[in-house]
Amino acid sequence: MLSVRITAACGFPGFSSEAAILNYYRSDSSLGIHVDESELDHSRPLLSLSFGQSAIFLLGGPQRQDPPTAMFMHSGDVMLMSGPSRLLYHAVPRILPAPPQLATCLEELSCALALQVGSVLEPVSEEDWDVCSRYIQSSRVNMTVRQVLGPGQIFPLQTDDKHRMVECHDDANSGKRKRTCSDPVGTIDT
Ligand SMILES: O=C(O)CCC(=O)C(=O)O
Ligand SMILES: [Fe+2]
Repeated sequence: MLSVRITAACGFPGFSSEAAILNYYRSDSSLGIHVDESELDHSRPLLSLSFGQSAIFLLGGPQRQDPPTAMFMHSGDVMLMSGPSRLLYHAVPRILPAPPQLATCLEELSCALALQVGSVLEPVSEEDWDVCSRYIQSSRVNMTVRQVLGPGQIFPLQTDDKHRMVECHDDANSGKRKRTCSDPVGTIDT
């Protein structure tokens, strides 16, 4: 829901967040140069959310050898790769300590979270918040959210643990997801 709101605010209504990759970085981690091109519709943006320690982000050009621009990626930064930047080469060569305000900010957020019930943000338990905030005071977490399907495409059939083909669809009456077996022994609520 948050990614749908952010992408809409950036001019991409109807974004469908179908996959996400979580990248965990310790202080000596890096991510090599690459392009994110496995999604089928490159007209849809790629959303990147950063938490915890800072990073140097290198944004290159359409060719691997194009000279990159270096920028900081701090906790809370949101980046949208869209249009001409959607298929640019990029890399994360270095993790850096977060500015000292991060700790204060996490403290303040921990108080504010109690007020977020019913909003696009969901409250977390104090225990979970403590674990996560301790973790990101020494590490960086980056999440990229992607729309992977092209217009009119659906996810392929899945195979369940009994090796029968199953098809997922939303049941209009119950609002639940149902799996229908191609060897129809019944319909399973999930
Ligand atoms: O960690 C980042 O900021 C970049 C992550 C990224 O490029 C990716 O997951 O494809
Ligand atoms: Fe990437």
